[in-house]
Parts: sequence; structure tokens; C-alpha cells
Amino acid sequence: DIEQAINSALEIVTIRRFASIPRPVIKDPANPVSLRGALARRRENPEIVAKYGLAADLVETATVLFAERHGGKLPNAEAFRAAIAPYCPTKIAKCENNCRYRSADGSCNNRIHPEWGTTFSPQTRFLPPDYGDQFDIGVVPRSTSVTGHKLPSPREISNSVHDAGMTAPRDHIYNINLMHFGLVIFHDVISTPLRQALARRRENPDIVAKYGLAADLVETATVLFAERPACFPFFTLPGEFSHTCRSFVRSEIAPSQGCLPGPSNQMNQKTSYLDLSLIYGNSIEGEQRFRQFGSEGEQRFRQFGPGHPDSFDATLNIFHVIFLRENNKILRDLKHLGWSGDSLFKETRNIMSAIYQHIVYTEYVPAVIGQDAMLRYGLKSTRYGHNTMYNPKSDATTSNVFATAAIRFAHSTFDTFEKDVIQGFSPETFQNYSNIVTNSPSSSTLFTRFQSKTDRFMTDFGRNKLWESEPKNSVDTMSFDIQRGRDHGLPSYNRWREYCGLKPILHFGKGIMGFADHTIGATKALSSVYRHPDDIDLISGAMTERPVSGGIVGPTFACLLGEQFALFKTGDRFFYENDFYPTGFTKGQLRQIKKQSLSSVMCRHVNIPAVPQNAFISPKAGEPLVPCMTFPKLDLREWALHGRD
Ligand code: HEM
Ligand SMILES: [Ca+2]
Repeated sequence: DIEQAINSALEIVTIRRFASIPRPVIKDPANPVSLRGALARRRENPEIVAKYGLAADLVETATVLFAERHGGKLPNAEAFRAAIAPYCPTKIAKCENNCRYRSADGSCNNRIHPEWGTTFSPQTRFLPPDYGDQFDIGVVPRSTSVTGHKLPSPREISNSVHDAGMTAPRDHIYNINLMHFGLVIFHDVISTPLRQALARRRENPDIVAKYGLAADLVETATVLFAERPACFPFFTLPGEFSHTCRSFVRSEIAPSQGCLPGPSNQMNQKTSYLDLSLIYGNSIEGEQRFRQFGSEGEQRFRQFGPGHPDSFDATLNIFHVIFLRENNKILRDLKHLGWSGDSLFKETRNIMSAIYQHIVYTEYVPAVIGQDAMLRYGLKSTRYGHNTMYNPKSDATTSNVFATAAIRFAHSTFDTFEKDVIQGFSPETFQNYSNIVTNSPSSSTLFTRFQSKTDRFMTDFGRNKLWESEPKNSVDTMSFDIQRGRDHGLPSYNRWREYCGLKPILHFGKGIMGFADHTIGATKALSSVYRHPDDIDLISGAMTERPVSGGIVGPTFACLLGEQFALFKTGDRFFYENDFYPTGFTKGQLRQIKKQSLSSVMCRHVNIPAVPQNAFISPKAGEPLVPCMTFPKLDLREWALHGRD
């Protein structure tokens, strides 16, 4: 029976994968989806994404076929695993026993589960998914209200709850560095590819012939678009955008280790660990490309841009430029100390990742979730010395709810300033970043300019003008965030409140069992668009909460961010504070790393005489300016004494 289900699924999936989202639709410059396509483009290994996606689709389809024939029962896991084995990609070869350094793709970080946190993993779940299909497998996204009606259109929610008008409130403390550093973390730990056709008709005439697909397949794309499981369009009011029907492509899914049957989980094409894989690559090939070209990184970008097959995976970002410069500096210094070859590169990455993790846990996360949550989730780094919190049972794989909702709180913090720097992924844009970083007048803006306040509001730019290719042809980030949550089957806001130990909201009032964490304005906005409190999408419910004390997000996101950052720490055998031999740092080395801060790093590479003590706080908010000369240099002498090669 299982074999029968798998065979039928194989046939369905091959046709569907071939036919879904023909490339012309993705490439069409007039279609905003093409631009989202640029964001979620398949990065270092598009063939592997396709292979894993196909396998996951096969698992999903076979699971559903079996469940339909067996009154909703799922197939036996072991029997299913055996039957699907010929189609299930295996990932991990063998782990070296005494490897001192991280692997390029995150494998072997956890010794018992070497696949945890690796590139192409399925995103993990803190709560089981709530999809729209009968068996909660994922064939249909979450789309129905508990009242039986359809859920409101994401654009309707965006309009009622998240519209800031022309100017969104500004933060009074945090500058735009905070938003930009968040982007680094985001691109380090998550990238969800979109579903895509396996091959073009022209390139694959055999498949066309075999399955008798219509020759005008590509031309009929628009008709097929709405019918396929890859598509999940939503509607906007007439006049708002050029089309009332907004195309939306669902995320790619990934199989579990062994392709076990069960609900679908979306793919992550990054390593989950905080290992700066956005710079160094997420695969052996990606890392090799970096090593080949990395030292000339900046010039390389200018020449080719990050999209070029010759350039490594990149995020255009102010900090990308700064980190490349810091990488090259450490590389030079270690070389002087006698390091060479493989260990020169690997130790440089090791030090870079350590400084970066130190900034994440002592500067970024506390600013976002506040000191209480830092304590509650065990996130505080110690001032001096080691602090081993590693737990081999912690799975650091980036979770679905973190990527699809919690860390996207930051979508409320960007502003029109970004217009100049994110319009595309081109060498010119990179040049722009490079100039901003280097030239004093604009680099001081990084520190002084307040970011948009973290609240329920998104700027006009983010909600109405993003990637505008022609008038009214643009993306509403908020609508996409809401729709993406439904695509991924994220349970509704109330379920996450329960998960976090907060009381679910039972009615649209303020009083007991009502909206305790929301302002009256937010409560009104939510009740004007949702039929029932149980329908509220997580991102909308959480972004409307009042911030926790000392943080910028509300209690639900503080909890979900806190849990994920705890896993990034306790689930990383190479976490910078771990006292492990031979992978950890010595006490002396750690002392040097812990003297560093984002401001000290920025001082080394930004042409500016003084910076705020805390790089995320604007001097206009009273943060003292400190002359760059007084920040501790990165002293690598400890690496000479204890150099291991
Ligand atoms: C420069 C300003 C930014 C713009 C214009 C922007 C816009 C977008 C858009 C349009 C999407 C796709 C939505 C979807 O289809 O699901 C997206 C995804 C995402 N954004 Fe942003 N964003 C910005 C900054 C940030 C920041 C600062 C963070 C985090 C601190 C962040 C985190 C994310 C995450 C995690 C995703 C999902 C990525 C994936 O799973 O592949 N974004 N963003
Ligand atoms: Ca990573």
C-alpha cells in the first residue's frame, strides 16, 4: 500500500514539478514576483534545492494519498522510510572525529545528529503546523477562520492594522545600525527558496513527451498559476495596485532525514548556526569560492555583483562590507604570526564568528528582547572567561516561527533610507554601500539616524512602494509576511501565546481574557478585520503588542526570539564561549574577543573619528561618543603563543 502511494505520488510530482512556475513568469520584470524571486533565489546549489524539494513533494503527496485511503491514518514510519529510500537524498557522509573547525555546510556540529543545522534542512517546529488541508500535511495553506469563513485577505489586515500613513514614528534610541545588523543575522541563519519548475520545456523535451504535457505549457502558465499547489494568490482592493490578484509563490519544502511521512516543513538553504555563512558560504563549494576570491572580496563585488556565478553568496549590506574588511585584516595579522594554508583561513573565520557571536549576544539580542528575557532564556554572555552552555540535545536548526514571523519584527524598522540601497542586487548598489561605509558624512548617518520605531506600523515605502517596477506594481512586505505565515502553516497568534505561557485572547475587549498586551488602538484595529481572536495571524498579533520593558518587541516575540537564540547558543558545539579542547579558544584568546564590540570593529573600517559606545544607540539619544583611538585593538598575540599549527 505504501509502495502504491509512493508510485502514484511519483507520477503526480514529476508532472507538477515540471509544470509549476515556468521561469518566464519568474523573470517577467513587470511582475513583482520576479523581484521576490530575486530575494529568494536559489543560491549556491540550485540543483540540490531542486532535488530535496522534489523528494519532499514526493513525501507530502504519498503521505496524503495514503491517508486518503486509510481514513486519515499516516503510513508506518519505518515501512515508509524503507520504501522511499531510493528517492530520498542522503546528506551526511562521515564526520571526522577530531575536527577543530566548523564544516562549511554545518554538518557534524552535533555528533549524534550530524545533519542538524545543515544547509537544506527542513525548518524545525516549536508547535505542530496548522495547515488548511484535511490531514494538516501542508498541501493547502492555512486559509479558514474558526468561524468557517475564509480568513481576511492579508492586504486587508495590512491596511487596517499596519498602515502608518506617509510617515511612520521614529525610534528615540536605536539607529539604523540595529536594522542593518539584524539583516546580517537573518541572512546568516535563513533563506527559504521558493518552489520552482524542475526544468524548462525546451530543455526537457523527454519529460514533455513522456507525460504528454501540452506544448503550449509555458503560454498557459497564467491559467495553471492559480491551480497549482505552488501558488497562493491573494486579493487587494481595486485601484491599490496594478492587479487586484497578487501572485504569491509558496515556499519550497525539505524532507526530514530519511524522508519520514508527516506534515511538510519548509526548506532552509543556509546553515542555521551563527557562523557568518552569509560571507563564507553554506557549502564546500561556496567556501572554496570565498577562499579563492574572498581576499579581493570588495573588488570582486564591484566587478561582478553578488548574483554572478563567480561571486560567492552575498547579502548587500553595510556590515557585509565591514566584515569583509575585518576578515582581511585578521587574515593578514595571522599570516604575520606564521599561520598559513587551511588553518589560516579556518582560524580567521573562527575569530570572525566569535567576535560576531559576541556582538549578537551582548549587543543585538539584549536591545531587542530586553534584560529580563536575556536572563529567562540563559542568553547572557559572561564578562570574562569561558561559559559552557552547550547541550548536545539542543537542535540549533532555524525554526519556522523564527524565520517566518519573530525575526521579521524588524520589518517595522526599515525606512525610505533603504530605497537607495536595496533597490536591486547590482554592483552599483554594492558600490553605494561601500561608499557609505567609507565616507564620513554618510557613515556618521549610520550612527545618528534613528531607525523607524518597532511597532505595528510599516512605512509607506515597505507597504506600498517596495521594489516598484512601475507605478502601482510593487510589493507590500506586510501582506507577504502574513501570507507567508499561512503558507508555512504557522498556528495562529493565540496558540503561540499559550506556547509562551501567556493567556490566549478570548474576546475583542480589553477586560479579563481580552487584549492585555495591546493598546486600545491596536485592539480596535485587530477587531475591525478579524472575525475571531483565534484567527489572528501571529505576526499581526505579536507586532501589535506593547514592548516588554527594556526591549523593543512584545512578550510573544520576546519569547520566540529568546528560545531561538538560546538554541543557536546551546546547540552550537563551536559557540565562542565553550571551553572545549581542541575546538574552543584559550582563556587569553577569549579575553581579546570579549573586548571587542560592534563599535570597535566599525572604527577599524569606517572613516570616522568617534562613534557611540554602543553602536546601536544614536548619540542623539545621549549615547556618549568615544574617540575611535580609545577602543581596544584586536590583539592577536595570544594566537601566536597558542597557535596550534
Ligand atoms: C532593508 C529592509 C528590508 C526589506 C525591504 C525587507 C523585505 C522583505 C520581503 C519583501 C521579504 C519576503 C516576504 C515573503 O515573501 O515572505 C522578506 C523576508 C524576510 N525578511 Fe525582510 N526586509 C528587510 C529587512 C529585514 C530585516 C532587518 C530582517 C531581520 C532582522 C528581515 C528578516 C526577514 C526574514 C527572516 C525573511 C524571510 C526570509 C526567508 O525565509 O527566506 N528583513 N523581507
Ligand atoms: Ca549560518
